[in-house]
Amino acid sequence: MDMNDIREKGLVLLGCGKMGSAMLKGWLDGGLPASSVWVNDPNPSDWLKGIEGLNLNAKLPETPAVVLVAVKPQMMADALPTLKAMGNGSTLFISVAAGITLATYEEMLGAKTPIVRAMPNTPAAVGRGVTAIIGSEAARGDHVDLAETLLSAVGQVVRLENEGQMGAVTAISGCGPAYTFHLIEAMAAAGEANGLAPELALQLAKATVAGAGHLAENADEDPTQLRINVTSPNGVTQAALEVLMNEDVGFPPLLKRAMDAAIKRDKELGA
Ligand SMILES: NC(=O)c1ccc[n+]([C@@H]2O[C@H](COP(=O)([O-])OP(=O)(O)OC[C@H]3O[C@@H](n4cnc5c(N)ncnc54)[C@H](O)[C@@H]3O)[C@@H](O)[C@H]2O)c1
Ligand code: PRO
Repeated sequence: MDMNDIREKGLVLLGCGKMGSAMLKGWLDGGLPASSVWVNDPNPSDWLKGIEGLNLNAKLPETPAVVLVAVKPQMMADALPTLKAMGNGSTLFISVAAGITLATYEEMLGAKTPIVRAMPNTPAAVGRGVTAIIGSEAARGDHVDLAETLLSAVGQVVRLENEGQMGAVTAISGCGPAYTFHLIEAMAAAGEANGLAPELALQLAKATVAGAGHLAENADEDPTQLRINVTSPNGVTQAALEVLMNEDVGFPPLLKRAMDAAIKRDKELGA
């Protein structure tokens, strides 16, 4: 099974909001023909409506190569049963929903259904996502390979050892873009409060986060050394880091609390 199967048999997106659209944009940009994609969404965006050749809310193929489930976890019980006839067969289901376990999909679709749980993130829209995947009992090696191939088209893919890792993964890379965007917002707001024009503060904050991320990915040094490289002894950065690295109220305890809250909510959504 490979991308040719997807081109020939089709890819169905059940739900295509922010995350589904981010991935679809990456796949279309990467050369997947829109005519190979069926989107089933009761509230399609103008962007979806404008994609030439896309099968939008059209009759679905009986046995598509892949169904990508990208509805909210709270909508799953309404949305997924409409595709139950595709379960227990050759169609690979990939779900990106937070919280919902493989066992729940097996109950809804049948235990013989090949299912891959995936946690992507929105930088997939620019080919810079990272997605963690784990397969169900019925997902053979080639099913997981196909999920990896498909998701690799929009960024990096990592395979998990067990499903129990998914909550912590979601709290880092699934939610992480939002933390990072908030960092940009907060840095720009602080710059503005210190007298910079809003556009200039935002430009500086965005370029700094983008540049630091690129450097962290490409430099030989680890992030700790990269931080040290910016921090002149008794200089300006050190003064800021003494606030941010405070063990009681700095980033480490704050992010731990935030990510613990994310993991707790992920569990609740799956219950
Ligand atoms: N947004 C992210 O950054 C992100 C990251 C990783 C995973 N996810 C997961 O992706 C899923 C979608 O999240 P989102 O942020 O794209 O939400 P969203 O609300 O933007 O998109 C959900 C889409 O599902 C559609 N929908 C609702 N009921 C439906 C039904 N019965 N049949 C078909 N479509 C239906 C809605 O019209 C909407 O377009 C969630 O399960 C979420 O956990 C999101
Ligand atoms: N967005 C989804 C949520 O907020 C899942 C991870 C990122 O629930």
